[in-house]
Amino acid sequence: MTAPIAAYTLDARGVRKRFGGTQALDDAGLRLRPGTIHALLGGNGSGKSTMIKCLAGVHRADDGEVDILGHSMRACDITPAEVHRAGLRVVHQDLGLFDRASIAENFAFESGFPTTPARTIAWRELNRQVSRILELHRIPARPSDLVGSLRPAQKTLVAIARALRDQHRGEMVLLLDEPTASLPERESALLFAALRERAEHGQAIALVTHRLSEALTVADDITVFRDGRVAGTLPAAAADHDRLVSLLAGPAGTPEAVHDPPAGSVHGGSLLDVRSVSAGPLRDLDLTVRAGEIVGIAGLLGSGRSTLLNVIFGGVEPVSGTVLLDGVALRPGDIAGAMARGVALVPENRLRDAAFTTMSVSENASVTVLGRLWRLWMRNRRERQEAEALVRRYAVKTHDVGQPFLQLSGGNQQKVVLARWLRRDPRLLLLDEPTQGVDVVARTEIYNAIRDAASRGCAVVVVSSDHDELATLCDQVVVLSGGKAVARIPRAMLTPDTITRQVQPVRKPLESTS
Ligand SMILES: Nc1ncnc2c1ncn2[C@@H]1O[C@H](COP(=O)(O)OP(=O)(O)OP(=O)(O)O)[C@@H](O)[C@H]1O
Repeated sequence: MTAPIAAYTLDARGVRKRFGGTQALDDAGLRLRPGTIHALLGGNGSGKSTMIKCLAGVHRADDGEVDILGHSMRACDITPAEVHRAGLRVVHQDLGLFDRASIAENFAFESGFPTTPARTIAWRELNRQVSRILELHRIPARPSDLVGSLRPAQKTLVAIARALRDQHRGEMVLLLDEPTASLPERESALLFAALRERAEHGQAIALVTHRLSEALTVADDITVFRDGRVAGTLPAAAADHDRLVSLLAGPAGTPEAVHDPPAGSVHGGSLLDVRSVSAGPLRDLDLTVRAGEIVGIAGLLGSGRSTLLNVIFGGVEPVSGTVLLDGVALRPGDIAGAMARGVALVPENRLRDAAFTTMSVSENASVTVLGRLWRLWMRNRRERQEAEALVRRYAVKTHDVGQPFLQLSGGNQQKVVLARWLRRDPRLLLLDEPTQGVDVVARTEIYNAIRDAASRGCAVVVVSSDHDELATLCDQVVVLSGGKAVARIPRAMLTPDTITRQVQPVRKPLESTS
């Protein structure tokens, strides 16, 4: 073996991990070069998070070898403390920050509060230490700022700065599990500018993403996982969209194209009429959606996008204004009434708001159509058959539809909840970030299911931070800013760029960092 270990900051080989009937990792590996950003791609359930958790010592691998900054270890012996000593730092998707605590307190929850000789908390010392780290990472915030008041990219940067707080002790490897999953493009760009700066200082950074464009533009190297194995590792400069999709999907699975909107499917007068609605950040907002029409809502976080969906669904009562469905007002704050009239909402935080996490995959898939399935002697068989069809259609990775829902990978959980609502045949479908965390292949399937619902006369409102998604899916896009509709872009002019140009930041405290 002539290659010096230092050629790779992290070198994992032959990693295996089995969960019951699922071989989550099967002879998988990962090699990170110093000073580079490495993107981990892969379909939902392909093993990306399991790899990160095995490297972090959260899961104990069954087999494999790992070298981290010159420390060699057997993968099955890894403990969180050992990899931490070796220099590995991990930021998981939920960031692990407390919104109601200050940045300084969030740091101290991990590293301990410094104390004075009188054994009280040495706040001044804590603030001084945290202030120095924020400066080092060029985060324009004060230690006393509440984490909940920060913009999304800033929160991620704070979590990264906290993970790297003891960087003075030498080189480190940073693993990030889907850091941009819930970030609008603009916020992602700010985060990537900061990560690039870290890489230029010699840091090796690996991040999981489902956005191929992100991997192609931001990463130096890309590893694609498929079925628990590495389907390929290549320099980003040698990759393109089609090559990545074929590595992701494998020989049999190239996704079909997104259906064109069928001619004449948008018809009639308005099915949904939002009139002069003010609620939360929304100010006198008007919106009309016709039967068969897919209207996208773009805008930065805080522009009122999710509030709009919740006002229509009855989850938020407006201060003023009305919402009409088929010309008849929906009662403010009456979710049951809205559902009875055919309104369905797929919320952004599906796992918190819409999943029955203690139940099985098939129970979660059928829970909105129980009425239809309710014939005692039939129910189990039909429920199972329908769940199996859904699992096939959306390529949900599960070894059995009776598997507990919580054991599915994040993206597969998202697919089950979304597919369940699409089965209801709603009159009006409200979708908040419908493909967050969903892989590119299943994404196309979901777009086609939404298009099919629209072609049957369903009106659809889609909130999304993904401008490619809005341009692919929508008949028109309304851009919100400061609670008002500042632009309406018709299908003929819809491109990701036209949307991005209209989405204006309301305030820009982070701009100075890039
Ligand atoms: N704790 C667990 N118990 C049982 N099975 C699990 C567990 N964690 C993961 N799995 C299974 O291991 C496989 C790999 O999951 P993993 O979370 O690594 O996928 P992923 O590539 O990160 O997916 P996603 O893109 O959806 O986040 C999946 O089939 C998943 O259901």
